[in-house]
Parts: sequence; structure tokens; C-alpha cells
Amino acid sequence: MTQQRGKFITFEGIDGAGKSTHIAFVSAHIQRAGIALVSSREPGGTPLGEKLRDLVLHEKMHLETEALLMFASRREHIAQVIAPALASGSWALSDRFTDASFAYQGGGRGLPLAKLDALEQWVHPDLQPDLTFLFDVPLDVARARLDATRELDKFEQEQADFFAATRNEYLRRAAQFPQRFRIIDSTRSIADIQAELATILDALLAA
Ligand SMILES: Nc1ncnc2c1ncn2[C@@H]1O[C@H](COP(=O)(O)OP(=O)(O)O)[C@@H](O)[C@H]1O
Ligand SMILES: Cc1cn([C@H]2C[C@H](O)[C@@H](COP(=O)(O)OP(=O)(O)O)O2)c(=O)[nH]c1=O
Repeated sequence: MTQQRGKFITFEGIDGAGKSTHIAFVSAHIQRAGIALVSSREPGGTPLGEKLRDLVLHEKMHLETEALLMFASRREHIAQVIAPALASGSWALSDRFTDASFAYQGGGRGLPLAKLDALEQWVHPDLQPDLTFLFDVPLDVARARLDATRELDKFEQEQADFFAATRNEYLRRAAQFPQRFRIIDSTRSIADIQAELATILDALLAA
């Protein structure tokens, strides 16, 4: 019998939308169903990717360099982690993927989307997430949550208009690919959000 391919789930949203809060819940929910999974992040997810992450989150660089490093990290992540996991029947969870490059480098920074389309076609022509959770909140809510928690990286220090454009590009991608995106209204309580996540995951587990 051939091994059934695992499912690929990605987590997206502007900084402070609550993405990190819910990844552990999703991971535990899937594992309770007896399914093996790997969980990793972008930029990062491999030893080389983590080095690229450190550079890209803290150094000033040309916008196209930034986009290329995001996709370089992604290429390695797919090769080392995501593709082998899916091929072995494990599920793969990624804290951000290519939608983040469209949202941040495209929407936020203004890199022409055609360049991102070209990179996406180059780096993963045959791979798309089966499910993408987009944690969505108004900017002021995200900002208030971030300020309460941690030291801000290069992206988190951006101004409101950057995040407005980032959020708009996420919502445009969600409208473009409605079959894989689920927009999660993250202004609600964590418990309410997790009830919705469980319903969505149960449908995928049953599929
Ligand atoms: N639905 C929610 N209601 C209230 N606070 C939340 C909610 N979701 C997340 N938080 C809090 O907001 C902060 C940022 O959340 P986090 O998950 O780290 O965001 P992200 O990973 O999207 O940047 C954390 O302190 C977290 O506990
Ligand atoms: C994957 C990816 C992330 N990013 C940005 C978004 C985030 O601000 C930052 C790191 O993401 P993230 O891991 O969500 O940050 P944190 O752990 O602090 O919550 O990288 C891009 O700009 N483009 C990309 O392609």
C-alpha cells in the first residue's frame, strides 16, 4: 500500500494577532488523533534557516535581498523538513510560509507581487498548504498585545501603515485562495478561537 501524504498546515497573521498562542493547541489536537507531525517556523525551521532568520530579522538590507533570503530559508525548510515529513505521512505545521512573503515584502514593503509569484513558482511550484489559518485582528489590538509582551524585531518596529498594508495583502490572498484559507477572527477569547480551530481540524482529520 502506498503511504498517504500528510497534510500541510500554515499559520499566518500580522505580528501580535495570536498565531504563536494557537500553534501548540493545533499541534496537540492533531497528535491526540494519533497523527505524527513536525512543527517548525519561517524564516527558520532548519539550522541554516535559523541563521538566515537572525540576519533577516535584525540587519538592514535591500528589499529584494530580504525577499530572496525568505525564499532561501523556505527552500531549505521544504527540502529538509516539510517534503520529507509529508512524504512519510506525517503532517507538517509551519509558523508562516509564502503568504507571509506576499503580505510583508509585497504588501508591507511594496515589492511587486509578480516578483513574489516568480519566486513562489521557482521554490515550490507543486507545493501549497492544505490549510492556512489567518489570525486576523485590527492593528490596534495587535499592537497592544505586542507591546505587552516582548522586545520588538525589525518587522515588529514598523509603523501602522506597514501593518495595514500587510493585513490587506493577507486578506487579498485569503480571498484569492478561499479553499485553503480560514480567516480566524482573533479579537475573540482564546477559548472561543480554539473551539473554532478544533471544528476546522476535525473536518480535515475526517477528510
Ligand atoms: N485571543 C486573545 N485574547 C487576548 N490575548 C491574546 C489572544 N491571543 C493572543 N493573546 C496574547 O497576545 C500576545 C501576542 O500573541 P502571540 O500569539 O505571541 O502573537 P503572534 O504570534 O501572532 O505574534 C500574547 O501575550 C498572547 O498571550
Ligand atoms: C516567513 C516570513 C516572515 N516575515 C516576517 C514576519 C515577522 O515579523 C517575522 C518573524 O515572524 P514570526 O516568527 O512570526 O515572529 P515572532 O516569533 O516574533 O512572532 O518575519 C516576512 O517578512 N516574510 C516572510 O516570508
